[in-house]
Amino acid sequence: TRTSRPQRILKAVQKNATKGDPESVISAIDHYCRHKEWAMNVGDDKGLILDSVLTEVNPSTALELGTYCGYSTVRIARLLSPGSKLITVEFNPAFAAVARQIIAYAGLQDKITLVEGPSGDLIPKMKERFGIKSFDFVFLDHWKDRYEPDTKLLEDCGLLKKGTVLLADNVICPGTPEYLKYVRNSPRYESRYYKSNLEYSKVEDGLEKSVFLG
Ligand SMILES: O=C(NCCCCc1cc2cnccc2s1)c1cc(-c2ccc(F)cc2)cc(O)c1O
Ligand SMILES: [Mg+2]
Repeated sequence: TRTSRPQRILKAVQKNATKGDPESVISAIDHYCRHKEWAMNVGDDKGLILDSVLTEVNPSTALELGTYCGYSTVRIARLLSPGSKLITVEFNPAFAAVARQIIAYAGLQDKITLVEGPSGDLIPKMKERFGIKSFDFVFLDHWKDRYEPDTKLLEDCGLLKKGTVLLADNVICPGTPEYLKYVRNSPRYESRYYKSNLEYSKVEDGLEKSVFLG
């Protein structure tokens, strides 16, 4: 196929959503991915859990690992209070290019900094590059075998503080066994599993919410 799946998702947003209206961007992506072609967005079911955790935390500084088309980026940024910031990290330049356009279409570009590159290289540079003291909220949605090492890296770089909330996607499907073992056995985290289903599917998946205790 000539176009990529992210490019087709962008087309669906441009066709069916209203510029500057994040809710319509979210709905357009969900409709396309449910009825036309599946894509690895957090989706509308797990998205409601993401929304509720975000509303509870109300972060000033948030980090997302794994942007893809920007679906969860828009879901997160639309709920941030004025002056709050979201940094989102994407490895794949083609995905990042589409995400920038979807974020701009939603009108949320002023709240979001999209950074391209591998999380392992970028996390140690967060403080110096973006003047971040620590994150209030982290959404993990990138390579599933990077959740655990990157969480340890965030700790070692002093980017977590007492009360920081980590929310991890896909802890059942595709699964993040090492990460679950780490956060559930470490005395430094208080963890809870939110049962749901894989985006646009009946397969079980869920989100793990882990509060850093300092
Ligand atoms: O792989 C998934 N997400 C990660 C891809 C992003 C790669 C990156 C690495 C990297 C490194 N550093 C910085 C940024 C980044 S972004 C993923 C996969 C499924 C899935 C796929 C097939 C299936 F049958 C069932 C579920 C569902 C999901 O919700 C996912 O999120
Ligand atoms: Mg995911």
